[in-house]
Amino acid sequence: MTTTSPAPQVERVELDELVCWRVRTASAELLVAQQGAQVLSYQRDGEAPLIWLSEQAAFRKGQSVRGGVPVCWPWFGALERNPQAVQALYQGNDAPAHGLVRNLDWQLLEIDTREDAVNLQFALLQPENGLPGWPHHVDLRLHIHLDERLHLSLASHNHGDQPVTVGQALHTYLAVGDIRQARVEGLAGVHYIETLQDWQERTQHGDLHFEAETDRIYLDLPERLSVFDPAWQRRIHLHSSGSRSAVVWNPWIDKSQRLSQFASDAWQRMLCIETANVLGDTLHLAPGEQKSLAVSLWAEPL
Ligand SMILES: O=P(O)(O)OC[C@H]1O[C@@H](O)[C@H](O)[C@@H](O)[C@@H]1O
Repeated sequence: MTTTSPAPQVERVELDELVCWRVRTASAELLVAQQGAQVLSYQRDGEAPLIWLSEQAAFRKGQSVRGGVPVCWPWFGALERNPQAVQALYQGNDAPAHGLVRNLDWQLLEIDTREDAVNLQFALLQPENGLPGWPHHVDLRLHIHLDERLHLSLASHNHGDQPVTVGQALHTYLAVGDIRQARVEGLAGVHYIETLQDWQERTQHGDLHFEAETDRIYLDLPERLSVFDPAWQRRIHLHSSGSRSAVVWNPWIDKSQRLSQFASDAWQRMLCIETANVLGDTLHLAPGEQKSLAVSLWAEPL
């Protein structure tokens, strides 16, 4: 007799002020907030979480949740650090860090459950006059596909009659057993911007180890990066497409005290690898053009 696994389930849940979607498959659980189309957590049964969610996370309207995968768009980080072509498109005051869409309510367009996979499609369909302070007509869709791996793909479609340049990132918070023992593989020989030292350009020698606050923009990257995590006896893999840049971030001890929704020792258990289009890798969209930024995530035991 063959046993069939139960079909995947997608359930609407409310976490404090936020509407969320809890996805259960035969072997994993994924939680996504409608606000920002933000993946909040992802864990395979019997394994440690792969995506980190702060134990101090607040689920409030208009406030990005600390952890998961915030979508940064149409600029990354502080607007004034973005290329002129990205800055020029914003006409508002007080540009928020990481752009305009992580606190907005996206629409859930589609839930599609198959025998062993689930697809969710969120959209931020913009009116012709765009977002407040950003008058450009570009629709966003985040496609989440969960099978044995988690696949995220962010598509930007320029419906306007002018070209548009955006900076963007899938700001993934990864869970690690102990950041002090972890290292990132795939970076050797890669140029990066050391944002903590006057944005100097440097070259990575060997794997990246963590011994202090780290906030770097890696450029001209290969498609595959991995996190070697001996504390949890596993390696996390990230495979990207439509991206040649990534931000690697850990706040370490002092900055942890200043972050919202962040326990003072949480830096030990997380690491951000943010699949991006930033600096010389920003996204140019001609009128009518659509392009996607994507990442797939999975872990393997050591
Ligand atoms: O607190 P926020 O706005 O979510 O940003 C968190 C971090 O995001 C990272 O992408 C930046 O490189 C860090 O400098 C920043 O501190």
